[in-house]
Amino acid sequence: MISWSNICAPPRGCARRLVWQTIGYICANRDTRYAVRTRRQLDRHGVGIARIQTHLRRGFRKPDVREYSTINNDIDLELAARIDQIPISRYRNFSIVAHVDHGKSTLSDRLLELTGTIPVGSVGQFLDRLDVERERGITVKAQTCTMLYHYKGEDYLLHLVDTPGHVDFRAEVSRSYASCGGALLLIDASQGVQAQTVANFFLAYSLGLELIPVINKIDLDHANIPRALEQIETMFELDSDTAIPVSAKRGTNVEKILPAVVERIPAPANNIDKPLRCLLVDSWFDTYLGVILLINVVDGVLKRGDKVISGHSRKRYEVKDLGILHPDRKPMPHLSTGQVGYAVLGMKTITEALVGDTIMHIGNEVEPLPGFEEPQPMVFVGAFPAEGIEFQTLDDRINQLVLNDRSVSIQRENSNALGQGWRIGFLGTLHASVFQDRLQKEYGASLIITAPTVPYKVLWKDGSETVIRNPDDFPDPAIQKTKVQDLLEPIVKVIMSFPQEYLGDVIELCENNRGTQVDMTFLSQGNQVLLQYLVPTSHLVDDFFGKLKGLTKGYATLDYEDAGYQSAPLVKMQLLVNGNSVDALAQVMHRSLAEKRGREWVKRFKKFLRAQLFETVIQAAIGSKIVARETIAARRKDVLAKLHASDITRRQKLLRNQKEGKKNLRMIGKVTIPQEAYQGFLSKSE
Ligand SMILES: Nc1nc2c(ncn2[C@@H]2O[C@H](COP(=O)(O)OP(=O)(O)OP(=O)(O)O)[C@@H](O)[C@H]2O)c(=O)[nH]1
Repeated sequence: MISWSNICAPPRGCARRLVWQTIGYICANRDTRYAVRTRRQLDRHGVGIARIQTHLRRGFRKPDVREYSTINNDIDLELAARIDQIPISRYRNFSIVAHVDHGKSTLSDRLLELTGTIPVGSVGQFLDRLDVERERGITVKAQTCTMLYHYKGEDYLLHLVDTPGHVDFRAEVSRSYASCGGALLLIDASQGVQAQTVANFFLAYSLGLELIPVINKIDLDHANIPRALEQIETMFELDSDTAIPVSAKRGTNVEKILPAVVERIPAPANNIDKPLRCLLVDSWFDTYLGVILLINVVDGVLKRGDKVISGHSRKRYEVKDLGILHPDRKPMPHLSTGQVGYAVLGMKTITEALVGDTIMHIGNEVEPLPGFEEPQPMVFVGAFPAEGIEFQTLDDRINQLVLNDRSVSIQRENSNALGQGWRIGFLGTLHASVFQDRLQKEYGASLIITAPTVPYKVLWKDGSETVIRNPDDFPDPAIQKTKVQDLLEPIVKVIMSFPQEYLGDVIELCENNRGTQVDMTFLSQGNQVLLQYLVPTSHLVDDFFGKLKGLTKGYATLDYEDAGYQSAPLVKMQLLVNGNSVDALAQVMHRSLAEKRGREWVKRFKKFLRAQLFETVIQAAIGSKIVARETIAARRKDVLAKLHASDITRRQKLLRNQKEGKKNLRMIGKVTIPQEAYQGFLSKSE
């Protein structure tokens, strides 16, 4: 067998030897963390990464992708032949529609076990591959798995897509539904229908998916199966007789699901004889292979070595590797119509892989598929390295993480208070916190994260429009008077579901957050209410869900969808310390909130700022208008300590000198704001 170690090994003692070993390690471990560790070793030996790159450029042979896959991932010919025997009429692509935590991942594991795709009793939640996903028990990225299922004497090829349940990842959900013919509508028997069940149901329904109701967690004492069945009929107009009650955890009744999938979900209705069209559904980065694409072969057949073109960028590629996810990558000689699998086209960066793009054969190009809309970031935060951490080191790490999460947008930014940093855009607050967790977990980096802001819009008098992602770019009051036509803030439609007894409190919360009621529905039997409100996005990201959960003792569930922009009297509030603006803390807000927030800000900042040798004035200001002010008295040095006798004139002279000195200090003194002050001010807890 060929291995990396016997491909062109440079002699011992040669600088290339270390480089060769490094690449070998990286390949063998296929792990970026390993690469980072190795890089530190290299630094110790005085070999920079640039040197590795130079060596690579000068012909230091990088292992060829195909070579690698034949070494490590030989095609399972038996499996390939078995799949080839299955006609497209026996393919079923399906997904699981559910509210967060209703048991999608657990049920997926059971289905994988049932079909022999993973051994029984494997590590829990096979499809949740990211560490954060396993630890926090939530699915962030949609994962796909191909299963072979033997039913009534015939083989079926099933593609299961496990979708994220959390609202922030709605884009992932709709993308996964697009490659499916049907879905299991999973409802937790102890909780009944929740906000996201409703939102995800409508999304699946609008895409024409065939839905099979499944009631999960029937093993729980407080499971209420009749309620769930009734909700299925009344809310979704589905026949409750077709529902399958299961316990994904214990495996009860799970064997009834796949026959229903085969009988009720239609096979993909595509054509193998048409020219190739593959829909790019997802992509991720692998240190060794580069960008890996998840594709849905809509028409035609894609083979290894095929020359293909991207319908979007018109860039040309060669198919270096492809196969199915079973559940890990299993190379195959080809992927044909109706199959969902991975492909490696030798793309270097994730930005080349535009989700929704169509991959076609060169010379046989047809109309590209409609594709998807890329999700727009909804929350932006500024991030700055904490004291003692180098910008450059963190920059590499952050970019590495962004490589794997294309929904994160990143830009460099400069703050006079916190130095060089980044402005990072996320799909929602959970997305932001998951990313922060990942950063801290994988690299132990400490960051100062500023308060979340949402993208505001400025309509200029000349008819143009600017999206403001950073409060720093918000126009000053003087410019507003002369050049600005209107200021707009983003709005979301929030769908909440909770027990009726909390209705009054929840309405009050929404009204206090400048909400406008859209709809209120009482769900039968369960004493649940489904309430819909239009709420400014800035309020939603300000821990709205946390407050809602607090009010309803954790019973409320929430979902939201984009509802466009509306005109609003917006102002930028700044925090000034001795007249100097602390730019990283500035925020855009509704005028009606400014005074109250201003008073809170100055009080809060005072709490975290140490007394200086001179008087410190903390102000909250809108343009030149001061909204609130706090003063920290100067720290006083006891200049009389050494004076023994009580000579009154001497005492007065010393105190006079001190006063003079302070006056000078105030003029030249610069307030040192410790990092803890920022961290304390920005932290949520008091
Ligand atoms: N008692 C009981 N618990 C279950 C059952 N199915 C899942 N659970 C538990 O419910 C919790 C959530 O399950 P997951 O499978 O992670 O839920 P999910 O819907 O995939 O969650 P997201 O990935 O975040 O959308 C876990 O603690 C499971 O162990 C069941 O049938 N019975």
